[in-house]
Amino acid sequence: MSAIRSDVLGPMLNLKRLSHGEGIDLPTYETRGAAGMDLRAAVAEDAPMTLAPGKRALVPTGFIFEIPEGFEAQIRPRSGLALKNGITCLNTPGTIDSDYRGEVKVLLINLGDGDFVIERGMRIAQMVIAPVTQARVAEVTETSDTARGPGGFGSTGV
Ligand SMILES: O=c1ccn([C@H]2C[C@H](O)[C@@H](COP(=O)(O)OP(=O)(O)OP(=O)(O)O)O2)c(=O)[nH]1
Ligand SMILES: [Mg+2]
Repeated sequence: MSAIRSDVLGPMLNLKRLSHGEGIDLPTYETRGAAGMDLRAAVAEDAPMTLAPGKRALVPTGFIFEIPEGFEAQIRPRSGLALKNGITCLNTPGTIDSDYRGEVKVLLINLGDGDFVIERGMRIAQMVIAPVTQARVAEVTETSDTARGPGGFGSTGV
């Protein structure tokens, strides 16, 4: 069950459908409070992709996304596929830049122990739209003192 909400005040996301995306459902939030919208595989109907254990593949979504400036899209795994089949996104979270105008693709890897078949329309990952900033970079000779200092990687204990 998917829900396109008319009361959402988030940014507009323009999508351009590519020819191999004809007939693929738009990415939509599956529930009212979903953080991510599910992305579907735009592989050919008659040519499902088989991912053998340990193998990876770039899966087309069939859409170009126009992410508004000041935002990014993060491509994340679906927990159900991870739990049941060992399928995850290799580069998670994948980063979609706001100026990217190519097709959004999902880099899946099979960490499970059986073949995984990706069929047309299958929901393979989810995409979170998030605000992002760009920092101004300055090189300095000293940085400020803090209580943590250089401690990290478990320095505060378990
Ligand atoms: O899961 C992903 C990750 C990236 N991209 C696209 C959109 C993103 O804007 C572009 C570049 O991604 P990234 O910066 O992560 O890759 P890169 O290896 O640094 O490539 P580039 O040199 O093109 O920035 O590739 C996807 O379609 N799916
Ligand atoms: Mg890059």
